[in-house]
Amino acid sequence: MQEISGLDLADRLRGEMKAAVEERQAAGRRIGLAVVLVGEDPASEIYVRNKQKACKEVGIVSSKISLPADVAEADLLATIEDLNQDDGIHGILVQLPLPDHIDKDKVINAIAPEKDVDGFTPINMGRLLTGGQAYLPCTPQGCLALLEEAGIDLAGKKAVVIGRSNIVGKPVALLLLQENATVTICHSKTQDLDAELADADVLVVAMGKAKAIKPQQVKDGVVIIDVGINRDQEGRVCGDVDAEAFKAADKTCSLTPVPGGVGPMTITMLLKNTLAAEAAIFALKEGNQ
Ligand SMILES: Nc1nc2c(c(=O)[nH]1)N[C@@H](CN(C=O)c1ccc(C(=O)N[C@@H](CCC(=O)O)C(=O)O)cc1)CN2
Repeated sequence: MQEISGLDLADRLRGEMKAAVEERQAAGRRIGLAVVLVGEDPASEIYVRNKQKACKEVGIVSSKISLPADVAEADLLATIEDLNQDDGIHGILVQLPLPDHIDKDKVINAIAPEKDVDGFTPINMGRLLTGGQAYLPCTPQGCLALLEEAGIDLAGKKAVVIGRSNIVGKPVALLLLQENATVTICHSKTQDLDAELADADVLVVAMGKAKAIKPQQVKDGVVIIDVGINRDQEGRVCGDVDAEAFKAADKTCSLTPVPGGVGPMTITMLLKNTLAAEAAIFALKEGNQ
C-alpha cells in the first residue's frame, strides 16, 4: 500500500505561500483572515487553533471572533456584515457546525462572495457548478491536490464519491467531473454500494463511519482519498477506510492516511484561498485608482 501524505504536500505548499506573503509584505501589503467561532465545541476549537497557527506560519494575520453559543442570529449576521466592510480583512470563515438555533445557510449567505475563503456561499458554489472563477471549498480542493500530487490523470477514470454533503461530497464530485472523470455519487440510500465500489479507479470516502471501507470491497490499483475523521474504539483518530486492514492484506493501492492526509490539506487550501482573495481585492482597488 502506497501512502499519499497530506503533511508533506501541505508543508511544501505552505513554504511556497510563505515566500509569496513575504513579497507582498515587502510591498506594504498585509493579509487578514477573520475566523468566527460560535460556542465551545472542542473539535471546532482545535480546528480554529490549527488554522490560526497555519496563518501565522505563512504570515497571514488572523483574528478570531468568539461568540457565545447562545448568540442571537441577528448579532452573528451583524458581525459578518462588519467584517464584510472591513478593508483589513480579506477572508472570512465561520467555523461549522453552528448551534441549532442559527440558520447556517443564512449565515453563509451573509459572507461577501469575494471574502468567502471557505467557498461555501451560493455564488461560489454556483461558479463551481458552471466552471467559473470560484473560491473552491477547502476539503474538496485538498482532495484534488492530493490526487494531482499522486500523479493521477483523472480523465476517463471511474471515480466514486461516498457522501453527498454540500461541504465535501457534492463539490468534490464536481471537481472530479471538471477533470473529466466519470463520477458516481453514493450515499445512505445507494442500493448496492459494493457494486459501485468494485470497479472504482478513484474513491473519495466522506461517509463519517469509522473504518467502514475494507480492502476486499475495492479493486487492486485503486486510489483512495479518505476524508473521514472518526475515533475508533480505543479513542484513536481514524478515517472511514480501515487502513490497518488494507496494510494487513498488503493491498495494492494508494491511500491518504488519517491523521495526516486530507486534514492538513483542508487548512492549506484555506491559506491558498485567503492569498487569492487578498490578491483579487488588491487588484480591484488598484484598478479603481
Ligand atoms: N468553516 C468550516 N468549517 C468546517 C470545515 C471547513 O472546511 N470550513 N471543515 C471541517 C473541520 N475542519 C476545518 O474546519 C478540519 C477538520 C480536520 C482537520 C485536520 O487537520 N484533521 C487532522 C486530524 C485531527 C485530529 O487529530 O482530531 C488530520 O486529518 O490530520 C482540519 C480541518 C468541519 N468544519
